[in-house]
Amino acid sequence: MLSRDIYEIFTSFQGEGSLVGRRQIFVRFSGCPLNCFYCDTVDARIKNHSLPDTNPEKVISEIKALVTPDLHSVSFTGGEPLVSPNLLKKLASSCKKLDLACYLETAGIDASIFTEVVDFFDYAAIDLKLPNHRAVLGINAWKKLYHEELECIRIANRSGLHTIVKIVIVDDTTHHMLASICRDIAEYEIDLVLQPLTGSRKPSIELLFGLSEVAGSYLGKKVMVIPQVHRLYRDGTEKEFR
Ligand SMILES: Nc1nc2[nH]cc(C(=O)O)c2c(=O)[nH]1
Ligand code: SF4
Ligand SMILES: [Mg+2]
Repeated sequence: MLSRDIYEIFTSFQGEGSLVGRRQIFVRFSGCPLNCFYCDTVDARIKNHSLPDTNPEKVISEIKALVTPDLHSVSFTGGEPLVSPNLLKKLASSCKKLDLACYLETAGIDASIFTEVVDFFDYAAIDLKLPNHRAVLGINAWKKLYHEELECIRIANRSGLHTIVKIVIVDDTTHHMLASICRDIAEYEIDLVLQPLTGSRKPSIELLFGLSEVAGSYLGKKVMVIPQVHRLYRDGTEKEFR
């Protein structure tokens, strides 16, 4: 079977969220239906840019070749892995058989697909998109996406996954918006990571203090503020293991 669902496979350290610094093998899927203005994987959003031949057996042998003694888990990332449910299931189940822990990085676009794959995973890092991310057009589309994301968080929790919820914080993120989301997720056992954007739309430290306190009033010590750190690992050099 010829599959064009994978953009790249490489080894690095987890660069986001509460498991930052853990050594991982990254399997980056291509394709994503969203359009966040800050997207840092624009090339992977387009299916045509995938690796030419990534049948599951070949992907698994590449994963095996990248296993190191410090390995924490295999991260299935994107793009959006949930747009390729069959390949995702096949790869994650093969990793489980090899005793490799599986970590899913997703925007939680589809809760029924998430349900199909959840049992193969140990960790789920679920992005909650805010209206100011412009992931989708219009408030109704955002509400629909938000509903799916919340369902994914609920299912991950119920299934016993270590669940990380990430929210990208921009310079115009409001206390009110964050509070209404934190109210909805307060009941779950999660790490809530507020991820400040870097660059021209970077939030001020004062805004971060305020937002962290708002989130803390619902989630207490589950709240952390961690920027993306994976850019710092490479110092501008290309990936060695494409
Ligand atoms: N979450 C996350 N962690 C990462 N660590 C290294 C990355 C990379 O693209 O090099 C990466 C990435 O793209 N995403
Ligand atoms: S969900 Fe991720 S891959 Fe998709 S547009 Fe947003 S940042 Fe980019
Ligand atoms: Mg990413």
